[in-house]
Amino acid sequence: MSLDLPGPQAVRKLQPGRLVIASHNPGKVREIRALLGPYGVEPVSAAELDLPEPEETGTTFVANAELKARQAADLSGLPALADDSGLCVEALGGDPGIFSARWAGENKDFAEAMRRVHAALEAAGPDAPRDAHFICALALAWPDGHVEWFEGRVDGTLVWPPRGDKGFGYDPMFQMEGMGRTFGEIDPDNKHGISHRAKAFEQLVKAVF
Ligand SMILES: O=P(O)(O)OP(=O)(O)OP(=O)(O)OC[C@H]1O[C@@H](n2cnc3c(O)ncnc32)[C@H](O)[C@@H]1O
Ligand SMILES: [Mg+2]
Repeated sequence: MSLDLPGPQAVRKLQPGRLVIASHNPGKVREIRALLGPYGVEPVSAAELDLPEPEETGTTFVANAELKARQAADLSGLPALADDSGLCVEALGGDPGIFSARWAGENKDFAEAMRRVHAALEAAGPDAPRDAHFICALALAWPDGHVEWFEGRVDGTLVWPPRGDKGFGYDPMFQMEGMGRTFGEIDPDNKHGISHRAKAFEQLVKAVF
């Protein structure tokens, strides 16, 4: 799948200081804090600032990341970093994709979301390939309206039943290419070196620090 970045970027440097992590997902916030650890920013999450969770009306990962970052920057007056990510299953035409969080329902029940993915794959037939990838789109928005985008992807296969209780979301059913363990079974430090989020952060870090 081609990356859906909106175009060339005019990049500026992020100064040490405060940065809003525009996410209400504690698993994601934990990973983003770890990835930003070495760079002297003082991240505060949207939940800590009591910012509302915007409706994700975009049709791409990048559009949704931008919408979340923009809202947090506007409301806080600080630079804001948002992450829109998801699991794309090839045999399901890319689903759940940008609807990955919504497949877990109002209760954010990812055991249920993983069952739904598995059931959809079963319905696609016994020979349906188990190939899938994770996408992570990052948007960094400044209070003055300027926005930058970065994206990362990791390819793998889906396993059933899910394995491991590390990570979050769909991690227990995703096994990265060339690995014998799921993202639910590997240590967070290990995931931070190889994941879709790690790859998007590699781009961000190169550009803004
Ligand atoms: O929008 P925010 O507030 O950041 O939190 P969210 O959970 O709604 O996040 P998304 O809209 O980006 O939805 C993406 C979903 O895809 C799943 N996902 C994203 N990255 C993942 C990862 O590294 N491992 C497992 N699942 C992931 C996760 O369950 C998310 O809820
Ligand atoms: Mg969301």
